[in-house]
Amino acid sequence: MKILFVVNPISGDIDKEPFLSEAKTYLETYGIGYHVFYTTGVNDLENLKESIKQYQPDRVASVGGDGTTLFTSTALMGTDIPMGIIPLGSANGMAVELFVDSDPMEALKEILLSNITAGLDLIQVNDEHYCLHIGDIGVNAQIVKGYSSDSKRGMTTYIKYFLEQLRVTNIIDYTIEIDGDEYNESGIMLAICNARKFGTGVPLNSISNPFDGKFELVAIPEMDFEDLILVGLSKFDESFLEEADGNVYSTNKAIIRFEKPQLLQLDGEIIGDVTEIKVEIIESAVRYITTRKNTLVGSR
Ligand SMILES: Nc1ncnc2c1ncn2[C@@H]1O[C@H](COP(=O)(O)OP(=O)(O)OP(=O)(O)O)[C@@H](O)[C@H]1O
Repeated sequence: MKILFVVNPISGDIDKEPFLSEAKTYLETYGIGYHVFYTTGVNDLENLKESIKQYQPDRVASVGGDGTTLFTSTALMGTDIPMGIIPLGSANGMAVELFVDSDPMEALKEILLSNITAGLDLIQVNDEHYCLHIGDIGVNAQIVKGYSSDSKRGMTTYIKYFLEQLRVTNIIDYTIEIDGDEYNESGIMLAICNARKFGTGVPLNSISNPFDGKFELVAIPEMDFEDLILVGLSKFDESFLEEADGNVYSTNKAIIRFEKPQLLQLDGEIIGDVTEIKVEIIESAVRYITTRKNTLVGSR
């Protein structure tokens, strides 16, 4: 067996070397081959595809957060090589959704031991962008934009941009086209979900499943100041959005048209302003290594 680690050295501001050192000792004990690919931020996709071709791993471990998992997934699309996640990012939203062990060495053991794989869906936007976990338009995308352009990290910086948004909250008007039917929506945010919760634990809906060949559009209506404080500070439970009374659309393809250009973010990456987006699911885009602990698999 040969395993390829795809390591993002900057994700989560976490030093990956202690984990990699322990992992190497472990793999050597069992005579398992390994190779480490480090992302640099430049030409990573091309270089990783080449490494995969050269090294021909039996399994791939994505070491980082959601951004790293999405990156590894796009490099593996079109191959049959299974991938698992070692959660070493800041919030690890997708790993939490997929019941990955939070201890990196335990997560590695699961990747090595498990014989269970499932087809993980990816969301494709406008034929060129990918999203594994959650994307959105509106208030959260604006917060992500402010936060990611600031040199400072952490909750204080997040709150700064959150409070800024409270003052300027815009109402977005848009239509959603699904199977030729059009739905008019208006609100503070539209979320595109392959999973139920943001990495912070904030739930957006209760039905998204990244193994079901569908995605959900969650139209978040206008909320009052108190609701927004709760949303921003992630301090509410699953019942909150049901009370907020937003519409949830489940589909494999949709076109969304906005009255005015709106900022789009996908898995924490700012894509830019859009007036129309085509959203499609790529069913079973990646072969994902999982365990029986993952109740999302086999539940459809
Ligand atoms: N070594 C590096 N130096 C600088 N930028 C990098 C490096 N490796 C990857 N990147 C860039 O980092 C981004 C991915 O980081 P991102 O924050 O999305 O990762 P993540 O795994 O989700 O971590 P986090 O949980 O901290 O957000 C990509 O834009 C990528 O090009």
